Amino acid sequence: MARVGFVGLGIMGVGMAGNLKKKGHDLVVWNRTKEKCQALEKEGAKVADTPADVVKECDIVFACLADPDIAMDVVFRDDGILKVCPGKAYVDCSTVDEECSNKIGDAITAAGGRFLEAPVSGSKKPAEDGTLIFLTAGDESLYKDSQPYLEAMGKKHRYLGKTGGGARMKLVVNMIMGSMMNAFAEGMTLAESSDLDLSALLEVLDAGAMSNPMFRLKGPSMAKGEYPPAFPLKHQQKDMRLALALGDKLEVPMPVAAAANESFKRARMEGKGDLDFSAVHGSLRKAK
Ligand SMILES: NC(=O)C1=CN([C@@H]2O[C@H](COP(=O)(O)OP(=O)(O)OC[C@H]3O[C@@H](n4cnc5c(N)ncnc54)[C@H](OP(=O)(O)O)[C@@H]3O)[C@@H](O)[C@H]2O)C=CC1
Ligand SMILES: O=CCCC(=O)O
Repeated sequence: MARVGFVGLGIMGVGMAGNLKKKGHDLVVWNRTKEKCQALEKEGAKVADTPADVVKECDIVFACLADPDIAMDVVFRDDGILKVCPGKAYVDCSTVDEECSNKIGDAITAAGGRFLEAPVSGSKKPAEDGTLIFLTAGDESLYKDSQPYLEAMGKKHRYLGKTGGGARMKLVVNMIMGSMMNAFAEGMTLAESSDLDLSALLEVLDAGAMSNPMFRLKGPSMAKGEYPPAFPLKHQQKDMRLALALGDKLEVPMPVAAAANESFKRARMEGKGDLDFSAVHGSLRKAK
């Protein structure tokens, strides 16, 4: 089986790369913080010193990095992905804007490589369980060649046309999710302040038209004021910012998303950026 690379072993990357290994793929990994490579190294993965070293050893490399600046740095730095690109394939699963994705895709293609953007829906648990949803766009031949790997890490994959389609789809989805989370957090705060039982609220919501996995999953810990990080709030705020920039560019009014972004910004200022994005609820409770 061909060697596969993975750069960026954060909350998502470690689970995704772990599933490639579990499915029998020969794996080479790189992460800025080396300690995060240890668990996979014990499972038999090779740890590379630089992103370029991963590309040297693998025909296809996946990435899951924090934000657009970092996604670009890992490609364009002196020992980055671009260094050794001809004939290689790069699949970026980071959530970024289409400008970032296009810069990366154009540079890799110009250097003789192939590029696919593949941001994901689903969080820490789906990354661990191999049940992510991939929103891919870019080189269609690479989409086809990536399928065994996408299937090792996910339950569904969609091809959305030329580079940018995956990034835009991901930002729209996360903009909706961030707005929903704020409405949910405000509802929980109002219920608590008006002497309602939160478990009763969750039960009523779950029985009706607004029932959804996110409320079901996050509600019970939010009710206890606990926000263990699955999707860090700093990344959700980044996604709101990028979605709002897309709305600005296209002159789409987004007053609900703009208000939700302000709540996430406030929560970040309060030091909640590394908690789960449901910690926006903690800001409201504090403010009440
Ligand atoms: N968590 C989630 O539920 C989901 C997250 N996403 C998206 O996936 C991406 C990764 O998310 P997640 O795993 O949660 O994030 P984490 O913050 O856990 O991981 C971020 C990754 O980026 C790396 N990184 C950060 N700064 C640098 C830098 N300066 N140079 C090199 N590498 C760097 C980190 O390395 P280091 O370990 O050294 O810090 C780590 O590997 C983000 O774009 C996020 O929006 C998408 C779907 C769900
Ligand atoms: O980008 C993060 C998405 C989290 C999720 O889809 O549950």
